[in-house]
Amino acid sequence: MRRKLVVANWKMHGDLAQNKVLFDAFRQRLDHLTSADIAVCVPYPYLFQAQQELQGSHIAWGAQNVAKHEVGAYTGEVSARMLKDFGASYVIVGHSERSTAYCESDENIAAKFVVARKSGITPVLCLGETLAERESGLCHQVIASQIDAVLKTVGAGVFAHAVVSYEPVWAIGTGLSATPGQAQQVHAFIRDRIAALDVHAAETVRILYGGSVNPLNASQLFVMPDIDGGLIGRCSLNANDFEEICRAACQ
Ligand SMILES: O=C[C@H](O)COP(=O)(O)O
Repeated sequence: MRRKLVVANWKMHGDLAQNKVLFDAFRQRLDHLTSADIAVCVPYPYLFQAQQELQGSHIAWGAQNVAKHEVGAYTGEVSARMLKDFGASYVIVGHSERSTAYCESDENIAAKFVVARKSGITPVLCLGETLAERESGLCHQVIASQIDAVLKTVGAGVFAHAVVSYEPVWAIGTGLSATPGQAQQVHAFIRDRIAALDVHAAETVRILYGGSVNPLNASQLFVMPDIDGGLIGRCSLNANDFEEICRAACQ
């Protein structure tokens, strides 16, 4: 049985003062919710604050991106080793808001996944199709090519105990979530694709759903057999909403 995982993705929001209020609220409201794993992925400059505020709590923290290289003359980049310096446990890789804006290829994303795993940080590999791709019947083809980029690079074994997040681009930030049935269908497709190469990896990888998860739909999503939790954007900036979503993961 896979433990549910709920990851907050604050995206490019917050400042030291606002974060302090949210971290305090999270510790107060979430620290006793121990039947699911909870993490907060913050913008790079706030990793130290996350470490200071969440150290010793049940809540892990992480980043929203990482360099594909381990070290070197890559101006502006942040390495996995640097994330480890601040106690990061998770890092989001391949989020569509980045892969679109910064033309991140499936191969680059696969390299980031590998460098995170190598450094002992759990990567959250984001996969998802656009509305046009879904409406053209290309959803499985797009998801397959995204996941195959990692499978081809390093095989399926790296997915054991890793995290994948299915995030239909058309559901991100729109308030229009995939239905539990739509999400379950793609999650099962992802798990089957990994299982074809490595059954243990397929059984232990946690597949999160992301895209307009909120307190009203979280429970129906999280009860689906192949949905192991959520990657939460907007609702992770509101302590009440995020608490309700984490509670749903503990049911
Ligand atoms: O990383 C989180 C996803 O992009 C979902 O964001 P959202 O919950 O605001 O739709």
